[in-house]
Amino acid sequence: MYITDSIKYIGANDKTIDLFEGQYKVPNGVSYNSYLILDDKIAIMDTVDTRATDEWLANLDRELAGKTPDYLVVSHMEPDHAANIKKAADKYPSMKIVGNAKTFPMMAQFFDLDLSDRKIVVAEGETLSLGKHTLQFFMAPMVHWPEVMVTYEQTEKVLFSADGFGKFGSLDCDEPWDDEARRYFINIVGKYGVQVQALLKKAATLDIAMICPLHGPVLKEDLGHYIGLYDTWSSYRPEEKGVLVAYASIYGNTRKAAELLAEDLKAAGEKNVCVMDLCRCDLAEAIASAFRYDRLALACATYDGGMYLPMEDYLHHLKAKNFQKRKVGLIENGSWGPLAAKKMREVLESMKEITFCDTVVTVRSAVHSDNEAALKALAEELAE
Ligand SMILES: Cc1cc2nc3c(=O)[nH]c(=O)nc-3n(C[C@H](O)[C@H](O)[C@H](O)COP(=O)(O)O)c2cc1C
Repeated sequence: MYITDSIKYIGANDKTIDLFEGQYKVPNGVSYNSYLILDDKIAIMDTVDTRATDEWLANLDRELAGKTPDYLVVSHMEPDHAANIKKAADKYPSMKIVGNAKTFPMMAQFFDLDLSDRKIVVAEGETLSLGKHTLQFFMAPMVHWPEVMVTYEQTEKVLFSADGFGKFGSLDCDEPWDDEARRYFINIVGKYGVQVQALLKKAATLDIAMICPLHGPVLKEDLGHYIGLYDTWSSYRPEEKGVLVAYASIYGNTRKAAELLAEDLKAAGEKNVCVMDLCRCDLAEAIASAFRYDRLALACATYDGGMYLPMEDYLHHLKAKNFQKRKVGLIENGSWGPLAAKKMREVLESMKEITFCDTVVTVRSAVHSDNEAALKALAEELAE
């Protein structure tokens, strides 16, 4: 992948990984990006996961063409990027390791590595000259690890954005950026909106021509689109008007109610209606979709005096990701003591700025005509 004449891509695609971070399905794999800046001094920008060590070392050798790197810049210590620090440090004993005050204590937890005379500890705004290129460092604590920093290269105006602006999917898969970047951001960084907002404020002071993230494609054009999405996601504003109808159903009756609501919403003029089965869909996708739209309808069977567990799990995840600022409609089902709406509401009320539709639909076992009328009323309340 060509980046610029002096910035080389030395990362790798991983198409055989089953779950990223041990939990996210990545049907099109993932890339571990790493870069090499060639100048009077040579800097490696992060390493890669152990799953890609051999390919990374081969790429590094090829681009170095016999030269020795002077610096390894560590954006953060997460193993999918930091796993090969020791290997690289051992291979190039003269190479200095660049991190911040929080990087090195964590590095010592991961590796037995004596860096006493090889550490360069950088702080907010400090620079490191490579020759024609100058690296400037900006701290991004808790986006999404405490020691995260991003690096701005002043001459070519390139932002090495760490995990920011990352996306699932290997680099050779042809898929739109927004969906898989949203699923990545909301699930992995979503909790840290305040910290991302702080980083965006710093980025706004820089003249950025290109963004080099640690996963997914290098962004060279239309940067306003990507930065705009990050601003939306990190401030918990909905990305678009629409209703996500998410249901958890044991035998299908709650599903029927959810599907009727979706039809009613469309009949009421709602153009953007997305229906998801929480027992079967990708949970990370369902979480990202709740953030995407401005309204959410939840339909759930009652189970052992509470919510059917896939819904409880879903709401637990939404809360963990700081879900907020949405309008919500509720449908419950139960055969002897329906309680799911009350339980869903209890969890949702612990989130910020959630408003509820007045209509709550209670199905008793199967959908009847009175439910149909209530579903229409709920659709009228939700539709815009
Ligand atoms: C293991 C189990 C536990 C249940 N617990 C309750 C309950 O506590 N209260 C209740 O009203 N219904 C309970 N139900 C009944 C279901 O909520 C009810 O049959 C509902 O209609 C199922 O909707 P579904 O067709 O969408 O799965 C339970 C069902 C199962 C299978």
